[in-house]
Amino acid sequence: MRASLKDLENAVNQVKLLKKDPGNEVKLKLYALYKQATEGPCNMPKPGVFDLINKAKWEAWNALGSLPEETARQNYVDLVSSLSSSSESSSQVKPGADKEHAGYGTLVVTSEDGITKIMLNRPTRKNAISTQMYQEIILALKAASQDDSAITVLTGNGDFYCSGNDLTNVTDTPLGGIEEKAKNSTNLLRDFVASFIDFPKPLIAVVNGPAVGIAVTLLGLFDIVYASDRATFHTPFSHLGLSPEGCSSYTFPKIMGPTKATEMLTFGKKLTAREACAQGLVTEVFPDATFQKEVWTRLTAYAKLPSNVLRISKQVIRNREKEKLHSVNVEESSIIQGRFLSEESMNAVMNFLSKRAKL
Ligand SMILES: CCCCC/C=C/C(=O)SCCNC(=O)CCNC(=O)[C@H](O)C(C)(C)COP(=O)(O)OP(=O)(O)OC[C@H]1O[C@@H](n2cnc3c(N)ncnc32)[C@H](O)[C@@H]1OP(=O)(O)O
Repeated sequence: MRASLKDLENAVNQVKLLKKDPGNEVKLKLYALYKQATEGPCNMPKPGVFDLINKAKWEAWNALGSLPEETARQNYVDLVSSLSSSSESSSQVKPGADKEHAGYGTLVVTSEDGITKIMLNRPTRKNAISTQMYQEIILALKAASQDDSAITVLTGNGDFYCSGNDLTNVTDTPLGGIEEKAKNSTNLLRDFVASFIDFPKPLIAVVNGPAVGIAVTLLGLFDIVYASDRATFHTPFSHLGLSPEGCSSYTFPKIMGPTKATEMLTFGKKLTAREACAQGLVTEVFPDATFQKEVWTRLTAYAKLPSNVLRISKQVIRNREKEKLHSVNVEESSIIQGRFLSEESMNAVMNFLSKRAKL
């Protein structure tokens, strides 16, 4: 039986519930099939050469030629059904599922033995931070700041700690256009970083693998950073036409001195875990084979210390910097808003999206 309009509508709703991001190529295919199924052959003028996202969409739709609407509808429904079954059968690790806090789509949040663990959980995207993940981390930190755990840990699921800002975040441009998108992203970035600045108890990064961009800059706001010897630390802002964020323009020069900070933040020098440790960004490096065991044994012992005094000590160490950090965050966010709109930045993102560039 051919797919009906109702089947198409159901499939569209199913896409929103996929547990796994299907990737840009599949998303383009879904877009093209949907347009073909609902509007017939491509009827839009070809977008200009710099309008890369709309051009990619136009090309995907146009490539379907005169494919009949019913066939496009059926292909869309079949594609969604294959995505749904592979997403359901995906067996990503969900440690501590029994102590898991419900309601997060991009994180696994657990509380056990005085530790709240926030685990970035988009391993197939190298834990890139999507808009949803930014929002969920803000919420998870807020909840952790009020729960009865002594310490809070941020870590990644899979082979990466985090590949930084999800570069596809730019693709869902609102009606107000790219300027509004830049403003929304900057506001989100500012609120996200503020939630780290204000976090009231010891915050520990368990860096299980490579870290990129904002996942690195934020480390200057953590109280302890433990890294596997497989981890690397890379802030390729200039390659992306972007400027430093996460308060790194202030914390990195303080931590490692201005010239080392410049090598990282301006010239994009990638550090090994041992180099990052030598420069003070990482507290201690562990062999990857024993990383999880050694780190969790140590953290479990730390979390047994009286929780009130842990909070107070953190605040004594950090509070006099808070006001400064907030003003740096506001300034960095305002500068990056302009960078988002620059041709340098747009080209870099488009090169990545069209698979021409990788770090
Ligand atoms: C709110 C605004 C904040 C703005 C400030 C910006 C802050 C930043 O964080 S800037 C840094 C942004 N990050 C990057 O530029 C990293 C881009 N990714 C890469 O260069 C590579 O993917 C890699 C080096 C991180 C990993 O390479 P590899 O081990 O070869 O793995 P794949 O490239 O095959 O990755 C698997 C899959 O995941 C997708 N992906 C990885 N990182 C990102 C990302 N940051 N954004 C979007 N998508 C990402 C990658 O495209 C692959 O997808 P498929 O090809 O569809 O499988």
